[in-house]
Amino acid sequence: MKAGVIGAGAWGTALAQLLAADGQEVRLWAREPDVVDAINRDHVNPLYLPGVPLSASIVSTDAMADMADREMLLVVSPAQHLRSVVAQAPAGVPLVLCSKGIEAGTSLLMSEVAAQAQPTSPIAVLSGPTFAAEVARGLPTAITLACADGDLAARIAQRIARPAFRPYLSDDVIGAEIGGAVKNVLAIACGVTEGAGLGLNARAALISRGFAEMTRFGLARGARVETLAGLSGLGDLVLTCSSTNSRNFSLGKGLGEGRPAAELLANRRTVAEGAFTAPVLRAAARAAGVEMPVTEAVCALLEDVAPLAQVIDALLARPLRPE
Ligand SMILES: NC(=O)c1ccc[n+]([C@@H]2O[C@H](COP(=O)([O-])OP(=O)(O)OC[C@H]3O[C@@H](n4cnc5c(N)ncnc54)[C@H](O)[C@@H]3O)[C@@H](O)[C@H]2O)c1
Ligand SMILES: O=P(O)(O)OC[C@H](O)CO
Repeated sequence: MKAGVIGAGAWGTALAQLLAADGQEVRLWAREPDVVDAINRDHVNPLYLPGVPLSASIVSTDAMADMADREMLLVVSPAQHLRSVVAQAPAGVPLVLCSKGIEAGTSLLMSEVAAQAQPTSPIAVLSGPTFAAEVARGLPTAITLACADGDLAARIAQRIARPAFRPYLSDDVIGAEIGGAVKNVLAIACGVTEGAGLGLNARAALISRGFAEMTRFGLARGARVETLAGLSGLGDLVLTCSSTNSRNFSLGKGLGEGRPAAELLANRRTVAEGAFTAPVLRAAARAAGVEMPVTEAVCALLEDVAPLAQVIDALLARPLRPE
């Protein structure tokens, strides 16, 4: 399948590098002319994936018309911009959605947004524990590829699989998306434990209780529990809650150190999706009658409505309950 990638941030660039590993041409759409020039001229993306020499088979463009002959398009924009970039994409081409989040204003998952923006395009979701820099370096990685159409999923899997990049197939698109969206919010919470020096017990508690939240919310939205317990859910939760290589964890660490959210979020070039997903997730959970206390706590810190100590105390003081 002739492949295109829409979005040349860290993850889009790493995925283009992966797809180009067998020498096939990969088109990479970037918003920034500087990024297009650097990729085509020097085979690097210093803005978003510095230090990684890129394949000469990657051809970058800022013209969406150049994607017209592609047989599959990986969409790798920030979640809040997915609707606008998908609307510009050629119609009818299979879309592999790689963004992790929930759309503000509509509470729609990315597959639901894409279906509205390009109603004739088949949709798959690619999501899992995948730091872009590690994938770009060829380090071993496994990921969930979810698609309702098993034949299309198999063709996409053949195109993206590499000796060190292993997709696992699923037909639970919603489940794969919910794991990727919710884990970003929980990673902020785990980063807080690091920044505030709360210890590793607290982090493990948040991963476990956060996973319970993810599962409750996912089941309410029709996800399957085995998807949530797989690579795109628990797998990505563990990765993103473990290291400052995660932008979401780093944001939480800053909050835990007592820095205001507004300062941490101002003038960011790279995206910490959890900051955008958290309020949408809270609203969707409340509307569905699903309790998500960790998500509520993250929102309180992002909105700066209560001091850190008070937010932590409130989480710990919740009524005792069965696990
Ligand atoms: N970086 C990773 O390791 C990784 C891994 C898996 C999934 N993801 C997901 O991929 C998505 C993209 O993240 P990233 O890390 O590649 O991005 P990034 O933070 O490296 O770069 C920001 C991206 O946002 C784009 N952008 C900024 N304003 C925009 C606008 N108005 N319209 C469209 N695009 C705009 C920029 O061009 C750039 O491509 C996110 O949803 C993220 O959660 C990232
Ligand atoms: O850096 P983060 O927190 O956006 O995480 C990147 C990926 O989603 C990890 O799978």
